[in-house]
Amino acid sequence: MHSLHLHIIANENAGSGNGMHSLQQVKNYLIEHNLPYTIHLSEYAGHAIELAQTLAQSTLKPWHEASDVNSSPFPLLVALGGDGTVFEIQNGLSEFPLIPFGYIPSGSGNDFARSADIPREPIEALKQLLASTAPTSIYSLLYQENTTNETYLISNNLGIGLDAAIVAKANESQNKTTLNKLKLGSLAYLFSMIGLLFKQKGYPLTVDDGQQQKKFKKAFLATSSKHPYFGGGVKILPNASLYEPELELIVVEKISYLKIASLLLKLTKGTHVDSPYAHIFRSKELNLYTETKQYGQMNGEAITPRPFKVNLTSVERLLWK
Ligand SMILES: Nc1ncnc2c1ncn2[C@@H]1O[C@H](COP(=O)(O)OP(=O)(O)OP(=O)(O)O)[C@@H](O)[C@H]1O
Repeated sequence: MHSLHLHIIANENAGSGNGMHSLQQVKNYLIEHNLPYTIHLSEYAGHAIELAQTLAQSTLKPWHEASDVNSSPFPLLVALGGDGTVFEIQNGLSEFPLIPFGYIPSGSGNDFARSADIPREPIEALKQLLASTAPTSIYSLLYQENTTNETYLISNNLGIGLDAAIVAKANESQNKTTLNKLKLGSLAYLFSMIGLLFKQKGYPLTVDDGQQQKKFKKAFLATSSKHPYFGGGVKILPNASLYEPELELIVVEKISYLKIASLLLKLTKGTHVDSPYAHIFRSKELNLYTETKQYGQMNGEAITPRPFKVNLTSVERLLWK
C-alpha cells in the first residue's frame, strides 16, 4: 500500500464558513495520526484553479508513476470545499488527466459527493480517502462553447433556461446564506423557483446527439449532467452515472402551471422521467443550440446570457475516494 502526502486545496468560505471548521477537523486528524500534509488556501474565486495547475506542474504525479511501497509518499491533491471547489480543481487539472484528486465535502449542496459515494461528513470522507489504495475512473462533462471558444470540465451540471435563471437569482439572494446556516440551502432554489416559474419563457432549442436532431419550440429547462443530482440532492437525472461515459440531458417544455406543479411533485418521487413533458437524452455526445439569448449555469455558477452553441462530451478522470 502506498503512503500519501495530502496537498489540500481548501476553500474555508465553503458552506458559509463550514470549510474552515472542516479544515480544522481534518488538520487535527492528520496531526494526531502523524500523516504528512500541506494546506493551500483558496483566497479568491478562481484561485483553486491556479493552485491546482501550479501543483500539477511542480509537485503532483500521474498515478502510474507512483513508485514502490517503501519510497516517498504519493503526492495526492485533495479538494476541501463545495461543488465549486471540485469544479475549480478539475479545471486546474484539465491538462493533467492522469493526476488523481480526492475530495472532502464541506459545501452546502455537495452534489458531487453524493454522486461519487463520498461521505458528506469531512472526517468520514478523509478516512475513506486514506483507506483507498488506488484511484477510480470517473467521467466528467466536457463543455465546449463554440460561440466563445471556451472549454470547461463540469463536475456537476450545465443548464440553460429555468435552472440557470434560478441559479442567477439564488446566487444573488441573501436568502442563501441565511438558509445555509439553517442547513436548508436547497430551499434557496425552491424560493427562487416559485417566482421564476412564472417569468421564464419557452425558447427554441435544438438537441443533436450526432445521430438525430430534435427541435423544441418552447424549451423551458435543459440540464445536462454526468450524475443524478442537482440543486443539493434533487435526483433530476436518476440514471446518469459518473462511472459510465454516456452523459444525460433533460429537456422540459413550457407547459401549463398545473402540469409543472404535477411534474415537480413527480420529481420528488423520481417518476418525472416517465412524464411525456420530460425528454431525456443519453449519449456520449450532445450538441445544444438556442437561437435566442438565454441564461446559462455551469456547476451552479451563472453564465452571462447568450445564444448557446454547445458541444458536450465526457472525458475520463481519476478520483481518489
Ligand atoms: N477565499 C475565497 N473567497 C471567496 N470566494 C472563494 C474563495 N475561494 C473560493 N471561492 C469561490 O467560492 C465558490 C463557492 O465555493 P464552494 O463551492 O467551495 O462552496 P459552496 O458554494 O458553499 O458549496 P456548494 O457549491 O456545494 O453549494 C467557488 O466557486 C470559488 O470560486
